[in-house]
Amino acid sequence: MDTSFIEDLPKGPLDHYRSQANFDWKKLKLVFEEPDFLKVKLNVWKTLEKDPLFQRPAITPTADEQKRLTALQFHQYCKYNFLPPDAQNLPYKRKTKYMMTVNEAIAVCFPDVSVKYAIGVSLFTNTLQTLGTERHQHMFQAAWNRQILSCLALTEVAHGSNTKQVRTTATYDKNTQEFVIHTPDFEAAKCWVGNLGKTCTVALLFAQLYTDGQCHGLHAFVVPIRNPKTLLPYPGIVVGDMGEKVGLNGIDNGTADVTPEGDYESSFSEPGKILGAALENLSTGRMGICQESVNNLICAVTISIRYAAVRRQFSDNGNGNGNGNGSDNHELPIIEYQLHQWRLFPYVASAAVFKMFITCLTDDYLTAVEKTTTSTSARLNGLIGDLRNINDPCVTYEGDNNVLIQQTSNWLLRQWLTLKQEGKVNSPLNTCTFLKDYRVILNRKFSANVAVNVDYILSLYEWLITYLICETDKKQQKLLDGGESKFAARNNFQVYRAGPLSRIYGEYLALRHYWKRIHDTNIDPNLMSVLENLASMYGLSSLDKHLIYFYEGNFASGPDLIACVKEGILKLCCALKPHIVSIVDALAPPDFVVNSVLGKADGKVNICNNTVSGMFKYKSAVLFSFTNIYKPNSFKIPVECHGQAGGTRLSSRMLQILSVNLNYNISKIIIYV
Ligand SMILES: Cc1cc2nc3c(=O)[nH]c(=O)nc-3n(C[C@H](O)[C@H](O)[C@H](O)COP(=O)(O)OP(=O)(O)OC[C@H]3O[C@@H](n4cnc5c(N)ncnc54)[C@H](O)[C@@H]3O)c2cc1C
Repeated sequence: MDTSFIEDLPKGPLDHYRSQANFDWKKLKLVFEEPDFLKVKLNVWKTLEKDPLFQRPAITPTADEQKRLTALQFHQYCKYNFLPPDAQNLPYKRKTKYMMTVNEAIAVCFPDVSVKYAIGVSLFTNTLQTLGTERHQHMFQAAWNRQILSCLALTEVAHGSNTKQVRTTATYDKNTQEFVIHTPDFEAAKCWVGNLGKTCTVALLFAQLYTDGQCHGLHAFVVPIRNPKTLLPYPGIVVGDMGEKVGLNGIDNGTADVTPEGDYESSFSEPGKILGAALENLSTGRMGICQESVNNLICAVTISIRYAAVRRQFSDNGNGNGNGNGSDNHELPIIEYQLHQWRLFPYVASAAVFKMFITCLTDDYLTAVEKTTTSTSARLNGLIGDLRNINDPCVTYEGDNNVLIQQTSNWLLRQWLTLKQEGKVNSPLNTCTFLKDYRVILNRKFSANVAVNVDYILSLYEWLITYLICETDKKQQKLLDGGESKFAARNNFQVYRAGPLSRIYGEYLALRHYWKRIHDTNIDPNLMSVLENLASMYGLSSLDKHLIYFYEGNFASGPDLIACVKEGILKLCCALKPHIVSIVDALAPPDFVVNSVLGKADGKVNICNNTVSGMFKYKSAVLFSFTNIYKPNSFKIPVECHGQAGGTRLSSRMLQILSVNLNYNISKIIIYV
């Protein structure tokens, strides 16, 4: 295995833990990442790191400035054309994987640019490819050449999840051979539409198609929005930005209205094409959203684990209260505390399992599409809070997660019905073929003597899924027998039945794919033990949240199952501790991407040593509150301090804030605690 293209990590305080790992982190990295695709990502990151346009500002710019920067970065990013030269000639699946890889690389460090590109170029051109005709070819090229920028205008003020009820209309006028787009009232105004607020020139707009007074349902239309030269909206279109959001402020999410007087000519449409085909294009985007979520999780665990390995608190002085002398550096890194391991390690395991799962799922998805498609061609300061804000839209756009997962339980219930009526399961990817053995599975009981390995954990999941399908079905019957409509019944079995069923099925799939991939791939035997421990940690810590169902369904009674799961997790904390820093090294992107003072690969949290007087031992971010009371030549900063006498800790972020806000070169700081 050639790992030579992966750079060594810088030396530093993390070496203490790195030396404890019994495997080569670079080899583990190549279990998580295919070398060809990793090389593409590394090239993207190296290039952006050198480009002044992609340097993170020290303080958060205004929302408008973020939009301006994102627009500039978007154009620059397109110019780079990061795809390998021969990518366009590759078969559909390989080519799409390259495109998704480039998007993944930009999304993890500049999510706004990725979103702008995804909806402004990718989604638009994909839809033209599947639904368009020859007449659309010039638009296809124009989008690739950045002469036009698109948006996907589906959501309206009154309808998001319930897309079939959107009320914008497109009425065909035979005389002029035009489609007249019309927003009947404010509730039908398009909203949340990325790129619509300020920048897009065309919209891929969804509207109810009317011909001869008859409605044909929702169809996609290419609608000119703005003059590409002036960026002024065309007459009849009222459009504006929705204002500042929690995250993704580089994207101009807009609302738009079209008045009856402002009827305008839409360039193209294909009456008769169905909504499903248009929305199918969202699926690749949803794969991208899953990738983004995993990468956000990876950045979060990178920061937390690296910091936990260098941050020291308390030491054993023999009297049990942990108040040893901090100055002798015998305080323990917080990663040594079981509680902290238990809080963090399951997330590292999730990151590893989901990283691999998404790769498998993307492969399966692209294989399926390839069969049916003929192709025509610190973050600011890198803090966990920023990651959370960036991740937030991932559970909403392209479908709210609570609504989307109902499709999963609906599908599983349909399998159950077919099984009971026809004795078969229609599961193309074999994800629930096990249901055929439902009688045997439901008769299983927990035995305390069993070895709790990954195969056993998967069998626990199979029992749990079978039990919950069965119970959801029973609950549905009960509600229907009680006189509820099918719609009402479905709404009333979500909380403790269908909802958990979908999530648990998702966890099972993630673990199963991960486990299968490890066994199907030729993996270095030295890596097997750590990969297995990650799988067990993910499985047990997830099952820990569902234990109640095993008791409710009489799979277990007494304390043995609980003990087995909980003690298993604690043993895994202990087993993973020596390796966890190297596991994170294998998952983590470079520092430029993680962009965090706490999560740097060299483990040197203290980056401001030279600028501050010697009284500071090292720094930590986010622990202090302070006010800017200062006199010339010295600052007096009341600090809420969690350190001990004789030394205090100050974050580099605070220093940044101080120097920027007060426009002052910091050479000496007196801290009052
Ligand atoms: C950052 C961002 C960018 C976006 N970009 C675009 C874009 O470019 N183009 C576009 O067309 N749209 C876009 N959207 C809109 C997005 O697709 C919708 O927000 C999403 O589909 C949810 O619709 P909604 O906001 O109307 O929520 P609603 O459907 O009103 O849901 C509100 C809440 O009710 C719950 N809920 C709804 N129905 C049910 C049910 N049956 N059972 C239980 N709970 C339910 C949901 O879980 C949710 O918590 C974007 C949204 C965001 C946040």
